[in-house]
Amino acid sequence: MAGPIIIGNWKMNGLTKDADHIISALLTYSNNHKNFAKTVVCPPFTQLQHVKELIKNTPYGLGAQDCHVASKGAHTGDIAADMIKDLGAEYVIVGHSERRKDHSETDQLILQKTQAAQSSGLLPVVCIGETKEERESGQYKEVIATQIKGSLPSEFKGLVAYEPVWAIGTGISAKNEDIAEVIEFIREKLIAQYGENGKKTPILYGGSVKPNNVKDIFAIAELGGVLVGGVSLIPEDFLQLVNIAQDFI
Ligand SMILES: O=C[C@H](O)COP(=O)(O)O
Repeated sequence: MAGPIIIGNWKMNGLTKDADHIISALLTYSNNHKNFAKTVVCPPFTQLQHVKELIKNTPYGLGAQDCHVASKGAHTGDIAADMIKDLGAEYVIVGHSERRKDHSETDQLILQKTQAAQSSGLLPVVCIGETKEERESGQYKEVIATQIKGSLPSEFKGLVAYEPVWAIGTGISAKNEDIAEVIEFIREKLIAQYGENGKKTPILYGGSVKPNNVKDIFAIAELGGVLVGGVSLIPEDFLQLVNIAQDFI
């Protein structure tokens, strides 16, 4: 199995009945299709165990949406990367712009979370991306370069997700040429930082990915997949993304 990876970030959505509804559709799909693109679901912490049971012995991957920097200790309400790994997940999203904004997460903190995830054996999905103001003022490359330098460790084994903040949840994806420009820029930076290894890191796009724009997005050179928010909660649409990805395997 190769081709683009599709990661569904449920964000703070998903009661047990919702998880059952979404996963049941995914199971119908996997029962009827072979060799489809790697597809990962990232439910909220409260549904991780339940979803893990539901997707047992299927091709679907499991991820969490955040982790703490420490492996254990007095951090009330937090979840360690080791705990996520222990539960059977493979991925963890770190540095999502909603956490950068709502929880004032800095590149330094995201670097520590990335390191914690790697130490636990999880694959971090490190999110970067500029705000609307940064895009409009033409500073976006500088912002992205700073985030790459500040959030990624000296040895990196994970994925990078480019998510322009202004395209998230707005229904308006970035233009393909803008995505392509930034993906190429990120690739250059990764190669400068990691040499040959920098060529292997999957670079994802996220921000209003939908069935009607995903084909063009998958066609972008160097694109390793998509990080999907809203559409990951609508199984029929999410599975359309998975289906379209089959043309790119
Ligand atoms: O993590 C996912 C992104 O924030 C994209 O969200 P969206 O697909 O709802 O725009």
